[in-house]
Amino acid sequence: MGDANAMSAIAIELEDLTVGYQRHPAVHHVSGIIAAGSLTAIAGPNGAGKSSLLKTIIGELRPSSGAIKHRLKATDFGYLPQAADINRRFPISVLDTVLLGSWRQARAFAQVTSAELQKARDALAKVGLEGFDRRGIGSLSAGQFQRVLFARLLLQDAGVILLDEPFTAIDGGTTRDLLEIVAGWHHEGRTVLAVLHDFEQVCAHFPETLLLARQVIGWGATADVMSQANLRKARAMAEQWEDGICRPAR
Ligand SMILES: Nc1ncnc2c1ncn2[C@@H]1O[C@H](COP(=O)(O)OP(=O)(O)OP(=O)(O)O)[C@@H](O)[C@H]1O
Repeated sequence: MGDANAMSAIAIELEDLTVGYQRHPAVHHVSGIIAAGSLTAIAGPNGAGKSSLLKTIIGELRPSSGAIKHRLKATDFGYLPQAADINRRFPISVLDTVLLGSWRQARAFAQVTSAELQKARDALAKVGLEGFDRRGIGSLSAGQFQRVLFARLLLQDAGVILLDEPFTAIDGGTTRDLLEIVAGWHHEGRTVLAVLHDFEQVCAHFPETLLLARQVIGWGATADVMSQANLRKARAMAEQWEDGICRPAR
């Protein structure tokens, strides 16, 4: 067992982590430390393995080699999947969707307590959706639905929060509100990782960045990692793997 003091500053350690689909690596030999309480952006081109990395951290995908080390329970993780992965046709109300965030306090099939109901309504108020309780989630705009998912994360109260492209197709006002919630989580000492494509957002709001192009291009202070040289390198890696899939006709 490692030194308890040293380990307490580490939320999650990635050790030579490789993740693949049908033997094609999506994340390649990634090693590094996600410090407890850090606020990290994961940036990189399409297909760089960003979503696969988050799914592996939450245990939805298994590493093909290497390891993820931490002392966390499944309930310590809050996860916001990419919007495209969520089925909004399910006939469930806004309030019930938010209440799903309290499953770790609630016993299966137990009645929701009035305290939990109040917390869910408070969370909806915090994301600017007071009065939306009874609306079906299918009737919301993309931005309103993203606010609902943030309210659910607020209720879930997890120590480690993983967000996959939380602001894609979301307008400026909503993004600002949700970024404030992210900053609040950081202020409270939670560990936050967010996959982002907007480099201005990364530089303005995320002190740490992991720049991924299947392998690590840079990982550390955002100002150092998001250099022109690193971004060029990430783009060049992406072009290489696109060439491998479909070479242009000569
Ligand atoms: N379920 C799957 N089955 C097979 N291959 C997959 C699967 N999911 C992802 N991949 C492949 O793994 C690689 C990494 O995909 P991933 O979604 O992790 O990248 P990403 O960086 O999140 O991309 P984007 O920015 O486009 O969302 C891609 O080549 C993708 O085609």
